[in-house]
Amino acid sequence: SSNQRQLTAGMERVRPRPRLELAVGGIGRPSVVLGQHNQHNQQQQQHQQLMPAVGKLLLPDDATERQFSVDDLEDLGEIGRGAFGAVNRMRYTPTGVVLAVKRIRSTVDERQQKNMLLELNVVVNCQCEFIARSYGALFKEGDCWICMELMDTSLDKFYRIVYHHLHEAIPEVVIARIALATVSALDYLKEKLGMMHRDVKPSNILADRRGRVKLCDFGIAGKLVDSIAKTRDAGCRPYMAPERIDHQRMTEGYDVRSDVWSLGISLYELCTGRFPYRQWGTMFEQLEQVVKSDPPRLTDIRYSEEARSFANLCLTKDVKKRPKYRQLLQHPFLLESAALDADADIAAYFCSVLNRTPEEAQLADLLAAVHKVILCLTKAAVPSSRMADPSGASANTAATAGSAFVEGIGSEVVVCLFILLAGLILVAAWLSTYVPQDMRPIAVFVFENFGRYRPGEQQQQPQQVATAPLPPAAITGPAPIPTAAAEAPSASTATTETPSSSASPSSDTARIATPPSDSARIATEPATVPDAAADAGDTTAIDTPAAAAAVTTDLAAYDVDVLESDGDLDPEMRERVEDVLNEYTQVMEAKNDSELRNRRLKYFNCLLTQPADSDASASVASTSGAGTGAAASPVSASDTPASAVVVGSEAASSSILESSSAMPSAAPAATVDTASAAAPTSSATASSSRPPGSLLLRLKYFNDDLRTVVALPNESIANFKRKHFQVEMSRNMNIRLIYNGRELKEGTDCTLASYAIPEEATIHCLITERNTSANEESGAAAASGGGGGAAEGDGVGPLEGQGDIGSYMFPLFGGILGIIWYCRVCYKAYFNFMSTMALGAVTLLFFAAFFASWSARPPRQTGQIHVHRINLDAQQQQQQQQQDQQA
Ligand SMILES: Nc1ncnc2c1ncn2[C@@H]1O[C@H](COP(=O)(O)OP(=O)(O)OP(=O)(O)O)[C@@H](O)[C@H]1O
Repeated sequence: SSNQRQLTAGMERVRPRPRLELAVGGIGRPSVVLGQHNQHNQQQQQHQQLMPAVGKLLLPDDATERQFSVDDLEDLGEIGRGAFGAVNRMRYTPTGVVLAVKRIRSTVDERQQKNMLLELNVVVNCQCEFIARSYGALFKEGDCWICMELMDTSLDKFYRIVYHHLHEAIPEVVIARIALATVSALDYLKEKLGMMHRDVKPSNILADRRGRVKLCDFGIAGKLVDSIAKTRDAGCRPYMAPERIDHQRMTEGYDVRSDVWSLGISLYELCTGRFPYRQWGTMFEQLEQVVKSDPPRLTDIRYSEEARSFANLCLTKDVKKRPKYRQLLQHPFLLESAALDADADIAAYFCSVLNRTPEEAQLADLLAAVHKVILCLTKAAVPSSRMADPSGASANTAATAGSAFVEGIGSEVVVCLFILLAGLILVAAWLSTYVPQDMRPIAVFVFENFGRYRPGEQQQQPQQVATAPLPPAAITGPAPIPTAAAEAPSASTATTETPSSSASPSSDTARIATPPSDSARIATEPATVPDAAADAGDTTAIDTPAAAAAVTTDLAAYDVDVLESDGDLDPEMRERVEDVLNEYTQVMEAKNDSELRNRRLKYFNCLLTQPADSDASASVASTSGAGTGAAASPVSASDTPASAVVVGSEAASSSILESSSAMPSAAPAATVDTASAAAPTSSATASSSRPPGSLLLRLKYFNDDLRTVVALPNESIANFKRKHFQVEMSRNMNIRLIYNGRELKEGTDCTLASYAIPEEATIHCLITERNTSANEESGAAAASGGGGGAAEGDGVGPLEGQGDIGSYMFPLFGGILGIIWYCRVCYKAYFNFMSTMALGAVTLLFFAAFFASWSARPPRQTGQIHVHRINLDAQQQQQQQQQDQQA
């Protein structure tokens, strides 16, 4: 702060204030103004005498000097700021040449100004390829403006990009080039101009994209540094040699070898990316470090022995033993560099670093921030005894070597931390599959996206369900559309009895009643085919013409529509859903097509019973006011549907045929709810007991020859509205029914019930690919084994099962690779070429495997199948017309 005061005082002393300049015209205090003005003019004259080059500009392409003033310079913005002023990019407007203009505040006394200008006068004319050219200088309001050759960057900025943003190290060949250029420039200064620099540091070494490295700021700043060496701000780094700081040594004086020390410090910084001394404490304490502690030692194994010995030679504390420039120029490190024709390489390297896009820089900054946090953690994790303090009293070779070691340890700690974190995330994700449904989305996201789903679904319990295969006989001819359904006064019977010609009580239908397999097919429909059901012995009894008629009738009564759900359902999926529905129709129409029948059609079907109607409880008969009543009336346990609409596969037909009369008492209670059990044998009674508007939603599915009915617990309409059913189909089209946060399993905790639902019902379902051959196998295994473990890919439903370790592999390997790459970026030096290539190859393999598996993964999408009723009035009218015509 005292320095700042000093600087400010100096500026005020020299600079005329604008207010005072105005006073020349008679305003203000003339005496003061004139006094200051005179003083300024005097200084200008002095400058002109001391430095003939002032006000003249000698540009590289010009043969003669030009007179120039501040008006000829157009400011293009600040490049940087130093202790004594700012450096701006400026265009010399007459020629358009862009220059770097260093504006040194006139804060020094007369004597120092004299020295500065004299030296500037000398260096303006110096010709050395390693010294940034000065083209001329001028004074403005006491400030000295020095026009210099514009370079692309200074090495302080450069090494920060390399180490702190890119997390790389400057290659040795570049370090050698920098050392060579700096020593050559210093040597030139001394030999040709009889000067020393006095302020060698990375910010005074400039570089450009052409690979040129140049020293700047010589002579001028050097004088200033001398004068305020002991009063500099604590933030400034002490590049000064010990003999310049230590009074006792100062008595012996110092020479160019002080600049050699500064060069050593600069090289250390460029090789390690950090200043060798501690940066905290007062300036005095920092300087004390330099004087009292052992000199820093470059031990970084990234650099060759020559490089290290060169830097360490420059950092010889005893000035007498420290080499001079000539000696340094003979050092193998510089000799090798001089012999190398690596200009192109160096230019390319500077370009590669300086041409990073802003996005890359931003990303690099982000990484740097993360890196910093991790390093802090690392430092906290590593015992302090192991942390080297290269700048402290104990700073010696071993300690500095320890520093590199600690960085290595750091990387290990980082790896451990990351692995721990990755493990925790995995465990959390795994555990989250057991948390309530509401909290599962995260787990779903994680596992769905990493292919956790496997072929095979929740196993059915063979002992709980019928496993009779579908005999070919079960599928009969196409079901005629019943027209009598609407006419039937007793709706429930009318629906199924309509095509009386085909309603023969076949053996198929007789099988319905056969317990226990049929028990799974819980009878819910009111007396649709009671006769058939009575002697049904096989589940395939569903395919009686009567049943088919009922189904088709019901289908005809409803319009099945597939809607997009929040944009989820893409056209492809939509098509697939439509396929399912079409296929259903096909099944209905081609009952005798054994090929079709043998296909494992496993879609869900839902039965939406129509509201009971006083006139007609048959499916198509009851139409008006259906939904409204339903919405208002909770369903009692005795509710049974009046009729049904089936959307889905052939399974639907069975459900239609499962009449309440066929609902045997032998049916296991587990699979039959109270409603069903209590359902009256008379369909008429059943339908009438059902509140108007109530609908039955029943889901059932086939698993090969395994037939199961999944039904829903009884709930009120309010609950139904609130909680959606979620139907999921896996790859092999098995269905999982999620309701109220848990999976419903047939025959266990599910009971059959009817629901009072509104006219329209939306079933959220997830439809996956049809059977693949693999799925067929797994499905078969599931059917036969009844339990198939997770390892076989069976029996594991989505979000369930603990096996399937393969699912974790992607995130696990991905995480580990990420960690390794991170470490590779942070600690590049520890990875040699081969390990980098190996890592790259493994990464590529990983990604290839990942994408292969990803692309092979069956599409899974959620969508909605929206089932809603069509205008039954219109249909009734149509039927009426038909009847009229017939009549
Ligand atoms: N000729 C130049 N071309 C391009 N950039 C330059 C040039 N000269 C200086 N700079 C930039 O301007 C910044 C400020 O330079 P300046 O010499 O004023 O301060 P410094 O060297 O950083 O510190 P100090 O004032 O202590 O010497 C430098 O860090 C450098 O990045």
